[in-house]
Amino acid sequence: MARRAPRAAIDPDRTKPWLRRAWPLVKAHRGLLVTSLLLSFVGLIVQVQIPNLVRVGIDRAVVDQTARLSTYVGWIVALALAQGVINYLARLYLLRTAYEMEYDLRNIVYAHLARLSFSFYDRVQSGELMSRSSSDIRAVQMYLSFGPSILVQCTIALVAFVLMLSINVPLAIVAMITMPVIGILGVTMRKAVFPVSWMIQARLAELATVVDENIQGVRVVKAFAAEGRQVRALAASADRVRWAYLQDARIRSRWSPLLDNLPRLGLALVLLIGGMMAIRGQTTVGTIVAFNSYVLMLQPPFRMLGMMIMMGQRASASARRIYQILDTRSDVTDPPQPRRGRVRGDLRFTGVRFAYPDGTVALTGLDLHVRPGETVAVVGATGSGKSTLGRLIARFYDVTSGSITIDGHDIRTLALADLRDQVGIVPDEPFLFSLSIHDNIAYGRPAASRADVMAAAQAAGADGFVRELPDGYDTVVGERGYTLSGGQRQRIAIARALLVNPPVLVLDDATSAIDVHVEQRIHAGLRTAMAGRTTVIVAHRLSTIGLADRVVLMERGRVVASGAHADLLAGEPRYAAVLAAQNEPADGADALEESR
Ligand SMILES: Nc1ncnc2c1ncn2[C@@H]1O[C@H](COP(=O)(O)OP(=O)(O)OP(=O)(O)O)[C@@H](O)[C@H]1O
Repeated sequence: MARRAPRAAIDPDRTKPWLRRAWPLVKAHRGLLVTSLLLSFVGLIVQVQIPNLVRVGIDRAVVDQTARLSTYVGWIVALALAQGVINYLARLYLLRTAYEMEYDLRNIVYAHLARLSFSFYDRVQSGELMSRSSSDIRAVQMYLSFGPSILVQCTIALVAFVLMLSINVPLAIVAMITMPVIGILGVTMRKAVFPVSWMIQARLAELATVVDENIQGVRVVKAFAAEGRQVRALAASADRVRWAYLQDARIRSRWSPLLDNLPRLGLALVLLIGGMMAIRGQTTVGTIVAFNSYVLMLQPPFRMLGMMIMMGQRASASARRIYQILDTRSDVTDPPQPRRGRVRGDLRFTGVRFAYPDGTVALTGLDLHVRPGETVAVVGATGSGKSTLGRLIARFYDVTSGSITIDGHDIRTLALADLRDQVGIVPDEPFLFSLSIHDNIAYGRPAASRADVMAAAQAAGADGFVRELPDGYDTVVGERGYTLSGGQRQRIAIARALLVNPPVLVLDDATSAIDVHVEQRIHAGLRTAMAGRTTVIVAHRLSTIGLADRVVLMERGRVVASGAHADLLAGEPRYAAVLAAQNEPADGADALEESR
């Protein structure tokens, strides 16, 4: 089925109250909503007539025996049927409105999330985000759709009251007397429950985060045999949820009997007053029976009044959290008049300083020029800013000061989609989707032919192992590609980047998880793939450095030396020291010994 675009957007004016901001969404579906409300109004009018018919039926056909009983029974059955049909339609339309609005809101939120930059995702927890995007959206939807419906049901109480007044004024007042009390009690109960239900939501989100991390991090958990510790953390979080639910149950069970029994008090009052009046001949038996029905019929809307207030509070808080996401502007955006077209790949960093949103300074005045088609290996101690340099080329983040240009144009003046199309990135931990190998490689060019996909895989040294998989290129990799080895995942990621044929290629540690023999094969492929591209390789191994025309050494966020590997090795002691630290396994072992 074709995807329907959201019918409306949330009003961007932050000064407006939440409901006003959500109003375009309600307006977009007003046809369906108003139809459903009208139908439910008509249904309730019909419903209100039934006790009245019972009254007349009893009085005339049973007591006075001046009319035929079957006439009234027939009418009641007919009205009940009509009410059934009307209620069916009203409910169907209301639920449709609800889910259509939920669909819109979901799409608005997801589309916005997809546009947000890396700095946003650095800040938020994915578990919390998942909970926000499900329960908060649901809370807003419920209020927007069911709120008006509850209001309609409450107005019908007024209609019924007028009808009762027309039958018997004192008895009508007696029948209605408990309703405001029920309303007030309902609201008071909800007010007492609200903070607890709020706590429940927060604790459920917290639990979701723990579960999410447990599942995402299951390999680390198992590697450290920390299952017990994780289960205890989960149990502690689950216990907090349970405690909150128990508080909720305690408050509800205190109030519910009161709320349940008030209508019975109403029934007793109607019987008492109505009975006395009937004995004196001031009213009929039918009236007492009818008013009994009214008392029972009118009580639920008054009870729901409290629920509506709570739904409103919850929706308002949920909407505020959703708006917080929607009001977050991506700090990496398209320029007003983006420059388009293919670049040659002349890459230049001039005085680039960069700090992550949390304040960590990663680059401190980096200068670097990579000529079109040149391959530069970036070497440096851990934390020196190598990966950051790669991320800035594709504008995952924008520089704090200084500039990055391609072919002399600041990358912030290029269309973002064009830039990302032309800068291929292979991250150190590539992410694969639960799709076939073909679809994973073709992610950047979904229409690519099998031949193109295979050519890219060959260049990345992936073709061989892919052919050996049970379904070849159609093999679906498990979630995140965990059914493949680390080296295999990296080769798929390299193929994915190459398929787009980007003039600029950034390989971050791309071959670190591949064994030496395989690496040689990949390097042969990579040499061909890199030909004619500007390539920046974050290199950890000597062998990777061998692929480069030139090596630059980074230290504390800037380039401190640049030249051919042999020259640097001979003339730059810091370079030799970094390589020694990275390529001597004994170092790691020593450090391990020392830390014991
Ligand atoms: N998303 C982030 N948010 C905040 N700080 C970050 C983030 N990513 C990296 N950093 C910090 O920025 C600095 C540079 O990190 P970067 O990953 O660029 O170093 P690197 O040279 O690639 O290190 P390695 O060789 O260990 O991968 C480090 O101090 C790091 O802690």
